[in-house]
Amino acid sequence: MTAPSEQGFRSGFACFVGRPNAGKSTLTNALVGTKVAITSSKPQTTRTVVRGIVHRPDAQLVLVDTPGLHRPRTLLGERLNDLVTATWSEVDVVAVCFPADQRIGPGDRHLVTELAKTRKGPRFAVATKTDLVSRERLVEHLGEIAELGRETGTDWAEVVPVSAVSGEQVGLLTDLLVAQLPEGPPLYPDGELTDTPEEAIVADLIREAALEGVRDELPHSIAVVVEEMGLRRDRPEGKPLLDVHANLFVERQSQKGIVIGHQGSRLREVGTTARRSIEAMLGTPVYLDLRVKVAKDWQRDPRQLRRLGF
Ligand SMILES: Nc1nc2c(ncn2[C@@H]2O[C@H](COP(=O)(O)OP(=O)(O)OP(=O)(O)O)[C@@H](O)[C@H]2O)c(=O)[nH]1
Repeated sequence: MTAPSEQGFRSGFACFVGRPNAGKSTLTNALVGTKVAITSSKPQTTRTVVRGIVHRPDAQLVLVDTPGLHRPRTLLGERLNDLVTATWSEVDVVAVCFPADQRIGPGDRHLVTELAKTRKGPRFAVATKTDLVSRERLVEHLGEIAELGRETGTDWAEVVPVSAVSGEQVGLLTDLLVAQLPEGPPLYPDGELTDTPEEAIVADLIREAALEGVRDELPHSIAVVVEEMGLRRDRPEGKPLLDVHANLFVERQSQKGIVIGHQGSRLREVGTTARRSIEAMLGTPVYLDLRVKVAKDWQRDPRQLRRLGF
């Protein structure tokens, strides 16, 4: 028998999907209220499944953030797509994000069609970034979303316009997602924001810093592995220091030069940026030891992929 306080409590999983840059990570952060997923102004940088957890007196909503779906050209691409479709079938609700400042395109159509094949359960349409557009454009956008639903045989359980930046309708979206969850006890301890190991979050923060300002195809060629992380011993009382030793892998020697920069200037900047965001995230001063290594063609090599955590 459940305790009276647990009666009516709901818990479960939701997943945001959508084309690259649709605003999924930002929305996850807005719902959870802290930065857990990695956002970037460049597409397809969300690689790890990062969960944010919304704790409420009546519910616990676990948000799963997946990579974007794309045509696989490498083994890594295939693995990522498998991860996406597996997640779709496991969660309680899938919410497709359509950025209001972009027209619905072939990528969206492909995604919703694939989703219709793998999932029969509730699907939401979320019109994201509503702060960027006029009311007229938003109405048009909602019309396109409805049309896409008809075309693909998708019966949207809800269509919700939101802005993760202004916060408009974020609360409503949470309510509607929670309403789709089954009754059940909390899945995670109270106060836990994410179950992603800290190492993975730290690796993502370093990767995010390394991607800043790199304009070419490099995003797909960088992987970060935290080799060792721990509080330094023998520190004075109240002055903790977290040691982080991480390797940044690129695929080719030429890319190493890009990441390191002239006389190491770029790598120093990456290190400083990454260190600051790790400190902000974990609330502890950090010593970051960052090394750049070449793992030749790691995207195509199953052994390397495993070693890099894929
Ligand atoms: N103005 C505005 N910008 C937004 C909003 N949500 C996201 N953005 C911006 O849109 C860009 C992409 O957002 P992300 O959250 O990284 O998008 P994503 O869908 O997770 O992207 P991938 O990781 O590439 O799949 C970032 O520059 C965000 O700051 C919003 O509600 N309003």
